[in-house]
Amino acid sequence: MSGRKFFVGGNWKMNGNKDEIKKIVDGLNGAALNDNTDIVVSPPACYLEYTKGLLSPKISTAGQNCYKVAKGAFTGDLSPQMLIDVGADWVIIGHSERRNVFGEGDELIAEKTAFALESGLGVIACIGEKLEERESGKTEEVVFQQTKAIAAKVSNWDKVVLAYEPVWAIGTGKTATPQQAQDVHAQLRKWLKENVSESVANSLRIIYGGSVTGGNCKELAQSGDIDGFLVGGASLKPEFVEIINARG
Ligand SMILES: O=C(CO)COP(=O)(O)O
Repeated sequence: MSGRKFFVGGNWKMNGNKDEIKKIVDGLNGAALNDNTDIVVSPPACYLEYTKGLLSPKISTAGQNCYKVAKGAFTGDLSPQMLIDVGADWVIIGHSERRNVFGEGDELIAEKTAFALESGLGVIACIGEKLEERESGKTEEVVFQQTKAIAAKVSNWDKVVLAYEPVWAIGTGKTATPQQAQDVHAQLRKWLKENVSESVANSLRIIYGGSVTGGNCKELAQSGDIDGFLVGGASLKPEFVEIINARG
């Protein structure tokens, strides 16, 4: 065993309303959840406080994004301080939808990661290659570059979880095979050892995201370098409980 605590995040993306959230949370609160897993759900920001109020204290909440300063004239955005104020412990930064739909680049993602950490949030920092990058043999180059940008701005990794989410696997039903995910996670750990430190390489949780389901989670969870999951679609469904408990 790696000694790293299993971590499962549910990224609800832009889904849900109060009725639906109440049903999801009732299901989670009533389920037998593995104590050896850190569990985080990430509702849309406008429902964070509502969700937090319903959830069992065993489950933390995360924002899906935040900006790199505490306050100011940034219409439509929100700060880590605001997320903390409504009960969030974590924030997802650099999700591929932020990168690809909203045009966020490595530099901004690194700045936002550093500021969220300084502000007291844990950060689920997302990286991952596109299909054409994988097919042209550039997977490692891309994920190393994305991690390097973050590493340049982050000095304390204690509250970071790195989420490897290959873009071609997100919402497509095409999961990376356990071997494909394990290979990238192991390469990332090697990169961290050479470029950050051996202790960060050994202790940092690297989780996998991309079409994780109740059906495929157990096999993925057996790989030595997969320390949990970031789950989209299936986190809105009862099978999320199986994913939380995937390590057994
Ligand atoms: O983007 C994801 C989690 O952040 C993964 O989404 P899916 O699980 O729906 O593929």
